[in-house]
Amino acid sequence: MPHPYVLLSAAVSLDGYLDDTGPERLRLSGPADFDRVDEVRAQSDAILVGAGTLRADNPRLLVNSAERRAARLAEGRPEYPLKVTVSGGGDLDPALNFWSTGGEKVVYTTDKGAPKATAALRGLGVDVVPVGPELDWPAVLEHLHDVRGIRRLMVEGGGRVHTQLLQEGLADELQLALTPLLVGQPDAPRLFGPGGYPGGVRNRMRLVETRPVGDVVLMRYVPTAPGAGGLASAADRHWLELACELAAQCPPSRTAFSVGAVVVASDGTELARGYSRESDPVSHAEEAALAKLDPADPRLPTATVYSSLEPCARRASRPAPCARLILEAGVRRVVTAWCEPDTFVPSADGSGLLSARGVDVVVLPEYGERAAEPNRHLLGG
Ligand SMILES: NC(=O)C1=CN([C@@H]2O[C@H](COP(=O)(O)OP(=O)(O)OC[C@H]3O[C@@H](n4cnc5c(N)ncnc54)[C@H](OP(=O)(O)O)[C@@H]3O)[C@@H](O)[C@H]2O)C=CC1
Ligand SMILES: Nc1c(N[C@@H]2O[C@H](COP(=O)(O)O)[C@@H](O)[C@H]2O)[nH]c(=O)[nH]c1=O
Repeated sequence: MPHPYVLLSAAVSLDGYLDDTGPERLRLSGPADFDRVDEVRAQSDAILVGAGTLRADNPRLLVNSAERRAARLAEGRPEYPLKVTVSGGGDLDPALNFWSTGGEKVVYTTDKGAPKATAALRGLGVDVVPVGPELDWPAVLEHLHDVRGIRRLMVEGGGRVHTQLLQEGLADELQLALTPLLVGQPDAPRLFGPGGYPGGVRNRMRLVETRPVGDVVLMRYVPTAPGAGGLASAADRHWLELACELAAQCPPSRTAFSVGAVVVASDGTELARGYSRESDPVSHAEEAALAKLDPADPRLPTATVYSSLEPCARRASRPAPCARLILEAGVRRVVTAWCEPDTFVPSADGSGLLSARGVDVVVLPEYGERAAEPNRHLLGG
């Protein structure tokens, strides 16, 4: 199911803390960085914080700049982003600033927390949404996307919320403001807590920007570790997007599809990429990518192949279709955007062929349009 784009935002001390142990909220960002955060809020459809942050900071979470609010209104958007919080227990203080400022608010909670939250917030116009016996993050994101129409979600903490979204592979981007101070208190809240993170300790995220903002450094990272099994992660979407970009770069053809493919190790390392007709006039994207790898590469059995079009099941121009090449390479996971239309091969079903041999095939239909785009001339009507 489609999710909003999830951006985790935090200011962090040089020793990895979000706050100190004192009663007042620690302002790590300087004025220039708070203004940058205001800009990111203004670009977002919704802002989410955990109930722990509501209790600790009593935040308003507004777009503070009148110009930015006016620009939102001029674009036909609400003046303020939707404010969202999550609470397991539903124990929420109705006197907090969060409820009395800004625009619409929603609380995601558990079945058990819902009656408590509803009673506490009665008359405040807050939508209380139970998502099951536990706080199920994919259900929260699906509800925000499908019911609230949220496409861009800014998450402003705290540490527990950031940790879970990253560990569950649901964060599309991290925006960290590294601030030149040291907290030095072992009991202070940390940015990311212990536990397993996608791709393990060898996973390196991709740095997409660094920028000085006053005396802090903004670092923007995107996750790279593929999801596991049949579940899609945010990084899966990024890699599939790259496959779609490669498809758009193929030499044009009237007799074959334009497809892009990327092979990615479980720790998020890109192993190879390819595109249709890259090496010769009939080569396929997955074939071109896999040909760049040593068949004995020990990373292949835990790798994921991203292909804008599902791997082919039959072909006339080569003895082995791409689905077979993938099986022979030992790859056990494929992520694709678009199922092969009947243009050249009726009922191809490369995904079915792979699934029947135990490969996890994840289809992300929200990228289908992009994958089909360079092939419009082949699709008729
Ligand atoms: N420097 C910065 O940029 C920022 C700093 N902070 C700091 O972070 C600290 C707060 O962080 P933290 O204490 O981790 O709190 P969080 O804001 O992450 O909220 C945690 C709360 O959210 C609810 N929750 C989250 N996940 C689940 C789940 N899976 N199941 C059930 N409930 C869940 C629970 O609410 P409930 O208890 O109601 O059940 C839980 O107590 C503060 O000190 C704050 O100042 C916060 C944001 C940004
Ligand atoms: N302390 C801290 C942040 N804290 C975040 O800002 C929220 C408060 O925003 P507001 O209601 O506008 O005052 C707070 O709840 C938390 O999510 N953010 C940052 O960029 N830098 C910082 O140093």
